Amino acid sequence: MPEWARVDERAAAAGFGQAVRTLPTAVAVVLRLAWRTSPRLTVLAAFVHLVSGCVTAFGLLATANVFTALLTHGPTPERVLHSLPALAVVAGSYAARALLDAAVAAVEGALRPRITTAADHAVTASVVRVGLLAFEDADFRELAKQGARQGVRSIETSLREFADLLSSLISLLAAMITAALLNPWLAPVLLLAAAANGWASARVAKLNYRHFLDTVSRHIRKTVVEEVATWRTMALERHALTLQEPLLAEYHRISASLMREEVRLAHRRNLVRTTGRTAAGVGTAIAYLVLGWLLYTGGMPLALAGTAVLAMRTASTALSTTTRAVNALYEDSFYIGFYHQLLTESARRRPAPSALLAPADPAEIRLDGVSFTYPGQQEPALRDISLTLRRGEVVALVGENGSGKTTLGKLLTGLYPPSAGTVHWDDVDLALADPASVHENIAVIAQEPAEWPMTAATNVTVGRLGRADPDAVAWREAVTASGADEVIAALPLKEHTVLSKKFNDGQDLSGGQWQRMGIARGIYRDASVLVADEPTAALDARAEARVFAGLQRASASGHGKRTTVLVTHRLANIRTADRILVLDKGKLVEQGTHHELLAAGGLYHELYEIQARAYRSEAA
Ligand SMILES: Nc1ncnc2c1ncn2[C@@H]1O[C@H](COP(=O)(O)OP(=O)(O)OP(=O)(O)O)[C@@H](O)[C@H]1O
Repeated sequence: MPEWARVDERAAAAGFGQAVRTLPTAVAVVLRLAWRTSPRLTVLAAFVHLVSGCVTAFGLLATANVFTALLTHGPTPERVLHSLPALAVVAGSYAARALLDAAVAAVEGALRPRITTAADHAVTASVVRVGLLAFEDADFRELAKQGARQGVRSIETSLREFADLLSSLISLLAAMITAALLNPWLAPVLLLAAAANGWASARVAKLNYRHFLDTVSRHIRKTVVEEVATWRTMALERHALTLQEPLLAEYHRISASLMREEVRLAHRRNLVRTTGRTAAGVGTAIAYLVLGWLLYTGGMPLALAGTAVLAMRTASTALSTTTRAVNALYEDSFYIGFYHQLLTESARRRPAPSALLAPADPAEIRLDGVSFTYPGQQEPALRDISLTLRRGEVVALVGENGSGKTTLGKLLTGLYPPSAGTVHWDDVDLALADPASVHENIAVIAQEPAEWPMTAATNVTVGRLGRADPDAVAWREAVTASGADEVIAALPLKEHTVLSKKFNDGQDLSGGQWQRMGIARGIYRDASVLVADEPTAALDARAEARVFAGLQRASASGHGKRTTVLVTHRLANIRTADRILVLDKGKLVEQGTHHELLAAGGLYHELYEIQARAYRSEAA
């Protein structure tokens, strides 16, 4: 069960008492965030809320004077005239309350966006800065999703809920004080009448959680079906497999079942509210009975009855807002907990900066007894690898699917830290070096390169932003060696074409064309260590030959310094590599030149023969 579902399970199971008990923690979190963002606005918000509550209490008490004036003996016009000063005070207090409400809205309007922006920024910055390995951990990815999206949203809603809670508590207090001043018996009676409404809102909140839990998996399924039924990426297979109608039928089926649940929920909510209202009616009747008894026995003058009724109504509204806010804050507190957990976890996973810098162009990359296991996996992806790569060498990594080639590429470039063993660039252990100093000097060409939604030109130059290239010599070299020049030449606005369908006049590329852009980016980066991971898998034969020649040439020139690692399954391309490393189930099982490995008659020989035989039989 995902973490968010566990939250709602807990929220649905918890009682109101539990929600009240966790309230101080939830409130403390909101206050701390507000205080850290702007102490001045926080104090101001609290002050305006307090004053507004006092004005409410004052207004309620002032109505007593109006009723007293109206209900004294004498002719009616005289009584009305007599009540005018008190009426003016009541009107004044209402006006003041309206102004204070506007002030509350203004202060909160200034504070809330500041807090949510600060929270959003903190969480985004924390996730952006974690090490690459964190993204391989499913738990962290889930936490990042919940903590970032739901966490920040919950901070925003909890601010509203907290403000509502504060106002309703102050109103409730004002009503209680007013009632207690009128007659000490009246205060508990007031609570009794309001409690039923409070119960109903708490109960409706729980019904909503339960409904959400019961339908969440159907909602997810509905979204997934909607995506596969409408997404462009699925369009080809959708049409080719004639899946449109079956998908639509499934979509209707889920929608109909969700609609039935909605109707059932609406009935249940209605039932609870009606029960709440009935109970509130009984409570109110009791309150009126008590009021009548107080008037009858002379415990309270008739003139104060109107104020008592007003206080009762104020208390009832305030209590139901309080209950709803307490419940909402309780649920929010879980997500805000994720938010904090995400900040802590991201900080833990952030590579520590170090004063030790890696050499910019290492003469030697050395792995000693390196093993690596992915987070959450039992089996290591690499086992006890020891090898040395030298500057200027072109080294090929070969092996069957899942043998560990990509993983090895990430370890020798310092993108992943080894689980055991060490990776040295010259005499610097990468585990102790400043990560930025290592990454500054690597270029990685991925098999499925990122499709940057930018212009074609930027898709190349983003490889090394700010690189000085006065006569575009580096640019030309990169696009020519990769074959990206042909892709760009065919674009409507050439290198100025935006490569994303999300923009007007944007253009998408084919898999092979994107791959050429990725290679150009890698070459343009001009780093001293280049890892190309199956860079030509989607390229046509002519482009592939050109790229491999280009990469090897760039390495040899490589301004004399580059170490190039090529991962490939097409063994014909790497016959001229300086050295070939053969991996098998995470182990380095062979290494040597093409001719040495063929002569050795091991795994490389076997793999090469399988491919060569296919061509020979074609030729025959
Ligand atoms: N993100 C990941 N999480 C867990 N295990 C992974 C992850 N990536 C790779 N592995 C596992 O690690 C092992 C090595 O994978 P790797 O991608 O390095 O192999 P490869 O030789 O590059 O494979 P291919 O030729 O298919 O690209 C495999 O068993 C794979 O299942």
